[in-house]
Amino acid sequence: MEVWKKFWKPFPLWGERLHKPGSVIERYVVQKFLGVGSYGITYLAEDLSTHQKVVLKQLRKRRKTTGERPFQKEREILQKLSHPAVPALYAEINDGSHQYLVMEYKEGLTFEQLIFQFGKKYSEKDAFHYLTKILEVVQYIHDQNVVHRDLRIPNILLYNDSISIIDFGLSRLITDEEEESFHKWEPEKQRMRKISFQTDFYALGHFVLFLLYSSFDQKGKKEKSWEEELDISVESKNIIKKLFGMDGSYRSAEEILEDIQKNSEIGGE
Ligand SMILES: Nc1ncnc2c1ncn2[C@@H]1O[C@H](COP(=O)(O)OP(=O)(O)OP(=O)(O)O)[C@@H](O)[C@H]1O
Repeated sequence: MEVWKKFWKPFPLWGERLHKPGSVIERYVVQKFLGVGSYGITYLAEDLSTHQKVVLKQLRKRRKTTGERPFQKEREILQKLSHPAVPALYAEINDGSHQYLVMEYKEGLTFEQLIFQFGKKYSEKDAFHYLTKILEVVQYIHDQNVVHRDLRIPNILLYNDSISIIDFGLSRLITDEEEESFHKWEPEKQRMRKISFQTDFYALGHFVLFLLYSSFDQKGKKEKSWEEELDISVESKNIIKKLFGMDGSYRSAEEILEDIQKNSEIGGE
């Protein structure tokens, strides 16, 4: 790695000027900085004409070349999707110096915040309750021929008992071609990024494990596999294995929902 790149990495905002609260961008007034992602700087803003909260995602100047594709993909895919659990795309702005996507602000906390900041603990039944809710949205997304490719705990929000899925920067249409460098990637990266519906199921396998491990008390010192460590039903383990593609793989979200419904241990028939 070139030396400058090594030092650059921990300072993602280096060379970027942040908008201060109160700055106005067209009809939106910035309220606060929400975070910086791989291609964008994200703000919470207010739409001055509707007084609605919105999210402004600005393409980072430093990532203009590599960020352009995820920026355009997120735009294309959000435009295609229309679901209460997916942010609606309101507008695209190009003010000459920056490009922005304006999207619906989804209320709630991410599962990452719930587990790691608020210490929430989820039982087997809870984990599959939320998985079911997510799969109902994923079923819709897949029906539109979209693969999310980033279904991780920081990208799934919970508000009351409703979930929302955000961050479609890595999403692709099922008909899109794999990245040119795909065959050079490590097998794990290929599993997480392949343009196939199983990629989302694989991510959801990890999602369920995060929820289940939130209530896990490690007894011995020796680390074991999740199958040995987690005290959950065989049926649930089989669903997780199949999400990971360890014991056959699921072809659709519907198939997973059917297996969950059949599992009496987690409230099914
Ligand atoms: N539509 C939205 N509604 C509510 N919060 C959002 C929305 N979009 C993004 N956020 C929040 O804004 C922050 C930054 O999000 P963003 O997607 O830009 O980057 P990231 O998810 O942190 O990183 P990366 O894009 O590299 O995965 C996150 O905390 C995320 O929860």
